Amino acid sequence: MKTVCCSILGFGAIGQGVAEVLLMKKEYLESIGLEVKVVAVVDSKGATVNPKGVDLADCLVRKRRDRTVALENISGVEVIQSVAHDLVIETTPTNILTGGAGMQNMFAAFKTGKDVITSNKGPLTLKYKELMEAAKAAGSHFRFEATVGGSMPIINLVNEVLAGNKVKSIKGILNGTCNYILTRMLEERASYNDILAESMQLGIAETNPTYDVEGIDTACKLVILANAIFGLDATYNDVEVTGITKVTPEALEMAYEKGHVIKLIGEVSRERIHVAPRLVPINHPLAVGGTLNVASVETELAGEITVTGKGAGPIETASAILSDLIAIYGN
Ligand SMILES: NC(=O)C1=CN([C@@H]2O[C@H](COP(=O)(O)OP(=O)(O)OC[C@H]3O[C@@H](n4cnc5c(N)ncnc54)[C@H](O)[C@@H]3O)[C@@H](O)[C@H]2O)C=CC1
Ligand SMILES: N[C@@H](CC=O)C(=O)O
Ligand code: NA
Repeated sequence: MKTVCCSILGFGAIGQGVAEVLLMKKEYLESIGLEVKVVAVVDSKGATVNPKGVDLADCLVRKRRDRTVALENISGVEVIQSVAHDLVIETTPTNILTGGAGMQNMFAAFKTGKDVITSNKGPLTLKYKELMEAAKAAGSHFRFEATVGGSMPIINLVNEVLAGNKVKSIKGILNGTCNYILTRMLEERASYNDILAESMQLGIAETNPTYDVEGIDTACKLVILANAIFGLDATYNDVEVTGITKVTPEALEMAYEKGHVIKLIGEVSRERIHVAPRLVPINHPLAVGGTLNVASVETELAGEITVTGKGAGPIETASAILSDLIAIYGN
């Protein structure tokens, strides 16, 4: 049995989803020869640390009851530097101005030779190249399937399953919250503000939900695809960004009467990276609803390949993190 010691940095919707999935998948992981031992769980107020393994079920109970897991006043970087472990699971909030705690955590992890799996888009949007170089110099694994499309496979799908294909463009819906809002505004005439509040409760919206509705989150995901799949050196400033805040119920209804839905569509190619609300025919493969994401990948050898799946949500996103973990340590 191989033991993988890891920390979970950020214990909100996704960090808790990871804890739940590790508990749910304990026996399965053992059946493939992996014991995953979480030695630290960190949130904004501090951490629970135990080199012998923290009690994840207890962390979940305390987080929900006390709103924190903090038993000691120690930060993510301090945990990385002082607690022996192999893997950092980084799920702190996305911040596209500074990269936030995630930026420091990831560089500190590579500096100490640890592997990183993350759902955090900020650092990858701002310093993709530097992070890759730091991971390479440290000989560390760095995987981030959860950053784009949540559970929907896209980065690993293209780079691993479709290896050898040249990708011409990727186009689709990459934000579950906007898709949820647009779907429910049309189907139930629910109010924009109510659905946004519900999205926050469901754990699908960003910590700062303006990132969702202003198109910023989609733009970050396009930058990650541009870098990870197209090999560009793109940053946020390379994206033309329009969100959904000006889409009215009347516009949605008028479009529907003419056989269309309005969707927040992101598109990346070597020539252009952009996101904006667009009209999509009702029966088109990109016309998926609810929290679904969808991506049509135009490839050189295989033509168009379209994938869809839940783009947000704690357990769904943790599914992508689990697959990255197994990709690193399985076999
Ligand atoms: N919610 C979703 O469906 C998805 C979220 N993501 C990304 O995953 C990350 C986490 O998202 P959520 O869990 O939804 O956010 P959240 O707001 O629910 O949780 C963030 C957590 O990070 C903690 N935190 C804040 N500052 C910290 C610091 N300096 N050190 C340690 N912990 C700190 C908070 O206490 C909280 O526990 C974000 O980067 C987000 O963009 C990616 C895919 C899907
Ligand atoms: N807030 C994001 C979460 C996943 O990245 C979304 O709604 O898609
Ligand atoms: Na994904």
